Amino acid sequence: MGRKFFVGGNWKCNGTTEEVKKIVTTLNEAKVPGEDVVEVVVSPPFVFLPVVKSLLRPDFHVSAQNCWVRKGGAYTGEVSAEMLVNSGIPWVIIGHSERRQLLNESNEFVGDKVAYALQQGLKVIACIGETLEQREAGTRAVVSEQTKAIAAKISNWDNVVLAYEPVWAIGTGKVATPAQAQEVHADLRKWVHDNVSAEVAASVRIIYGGSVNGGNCKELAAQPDVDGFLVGGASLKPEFVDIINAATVKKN
Ligand SMILES: O=C(CO)COP(=O)(O)O
Repeated sequence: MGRKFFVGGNWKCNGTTEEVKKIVTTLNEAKVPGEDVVEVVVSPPFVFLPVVKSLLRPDFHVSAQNCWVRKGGAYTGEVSAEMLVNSGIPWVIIGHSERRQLLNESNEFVGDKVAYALQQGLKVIACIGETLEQREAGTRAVVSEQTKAIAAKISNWDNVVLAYEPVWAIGTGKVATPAQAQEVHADLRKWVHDNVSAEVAASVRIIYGGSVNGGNCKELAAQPDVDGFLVGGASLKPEFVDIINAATVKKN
């Protein structure tokens, strides 16, 4: 069975109420393939989730950008997985490199978060990726360590999308070449095959993130192990629609 193309828009810490409404209007008017061809998920900051969810077309879905590692309580500033479920938010991004780097989220902490969010019934976009220095030392070791820390904590991968986001390509305009992306994605799939199962390796979607835009999306999408994208900057612009439409490359 084929892996359905997945396009996520990570809006990061951007936007005003007026701006997010404008983005939603653009998305709602866009002509894109149906849900049988592409799964589209947008991830606004927490405060805008309700307004985006209420206005967004029904074939697109919303995601939070983070959630707390366990049950809520005395954790000032955090939002729990239970709260997201209670608010009808189906997805959450966990382990984004900006949180790993700026907030020191460790591999183990990310693994715990993924496990807890899944247990609560959320679907998870789990992010992994190496910095430039780590790339020089060996991408494979870094991303397999990150994936291992997640795999150690979960037994069911049905609701997980793995996002490979090389840190050196995020927000830099320096996109991985299609060959570079394909190489890491194929490596990751092999890691999953060898350490989880052949079934999960065949079905788990591995998406690419890092300076994806309307111009480079088709070539990246054509790579056999690239199952979609997690888009930052370009997801705030109308060209996000072109990136969603790159899903059609897979059908040809
Ligand atoms: O971090 C990203 C998505 O999560 C990628 O960001 P950019 O597309 O802005 O490089």
